[in-house]
Parts: sequence; structure tokens; C-alpha cells
Amino acid sequence: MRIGHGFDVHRFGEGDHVVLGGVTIPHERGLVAHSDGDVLLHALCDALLGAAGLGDIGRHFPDDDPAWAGADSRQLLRHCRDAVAAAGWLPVNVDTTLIAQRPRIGPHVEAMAANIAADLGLAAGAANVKATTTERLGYTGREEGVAAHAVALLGPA
Ligand SMILES: Nc1ccn([C@@H]2O[C@H](COP(=O)(O)O)[C@@H](O)[C@H]2O)c(=O)n1
Ligand SMILES: C[C@@]1(CO)OP(=O)(O)OP(=O)(O)OC[C@H]1O
Repeated sequence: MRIGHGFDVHRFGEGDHVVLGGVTIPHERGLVAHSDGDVLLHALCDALLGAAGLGDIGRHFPDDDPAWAGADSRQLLRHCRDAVAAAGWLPVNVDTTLIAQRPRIGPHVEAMAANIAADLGLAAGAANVKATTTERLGYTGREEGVAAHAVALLGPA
């Protein structure tokens, strides 16, 4: 078995929605990124790549490569799944935490988990999404951005 951890942050900028866990949530600002800014899936990509000893998301998808401009991060996640499988590993379960004062995530966690389970070939219940505020403390509490943590457990393919 192998375990990996991922962490990512994106700051708020102009926009009218955020994409988190592959779910589009209307919001008065968007997340600034080269891709769609899906901080949750970026953390999860890093957890998967880390568990397999395959580096990190920036190595696989350079942020100066036009190929990833505006990319759907679910596409990046599936690429990571394939890279991990080519290295001989399959996800067993993943767990993730979004850190955001706003928007409210609770109404969307099941759809996010379902997207992740579908992309990683996991049973429902083996992909989990949680959310927390930071009680208005720090950069997430000031609503300057959104952060995410993820852990992934891999087993032999
Ligand atoms: N952006 C968020 C943050 C939190 N939640 C949900 O609220 C619960 C309580 O959050 P605390 O920060 O006060 O612990 C948390 O467990 C989440 O279920 C949310 O939906 N969206
Ligand atoms: C995903 C990539 C590539 O589009 O860019 P961003 O969307 O800016 O996201 P980030 O989490 O900074 O890192 C990895 C990048 O290479």
C-alpha cells in the first residue's frame, strides 16, 4: 500500500462562479488559475502522484503550457489516475477537505464525491469530500482564496 498527501490554494479574482470537485458553483468571484482553478482536484492529483512517487501536478501539467489553459481539472485527475495505474497502482480510497469561508460547500459534497469516484473508478463511499471554514481566521477566513487538502491510499493494480 502507498499513501500520498496533496495541498493546494487558489486566490479569488474576477468571475461569477467557482469549480470545485468538478461542480460549478455560482459565486460573486472566481478562482484565479491557468486551468479551471479546481483547487480540490489539484490537491487530489498531488495526493495520487505523491503516493505513486510521480512528483507533482506542476511536473505533469506545466502552468505555462497552453494545452492546460482553462483545462477541466477532471481531465487532469483522469490523467493522474492513468499515470498512477501505469506505475502499478490503483486508488483504494481518497479523502479531501476544502477550506473555504464561502461559498457553502455542504450542498455540493455528494456531487463532488460522485465525480471523483467516477473518475478514479472507486465505489461510492471510497471518495469523500468535506469542508470547513477557518472561523474567519487567515486568508481563507478573509475570503482571499480557497485551500484544499487531500490524501490518497493506493494498492497494487
Ligand atoms: N465553505 C464551507 C465550510 C463549511 N461547511 C460546512 O459547515 C460545517 C461547519 O464548518 P466549521 O468551519 O464551522 O467547522 C462543516 O463541517 C461543513 O459541513 C460548508 O458547507 N461550506
Ligand atoms: C493545473 C495547472 C496547469 O493548468 O495550473 P493551475 O490551474 O494554475 O493550478 P496550480 O494548482 O497552480 O498548479 C498546477 C498547474 O500546473
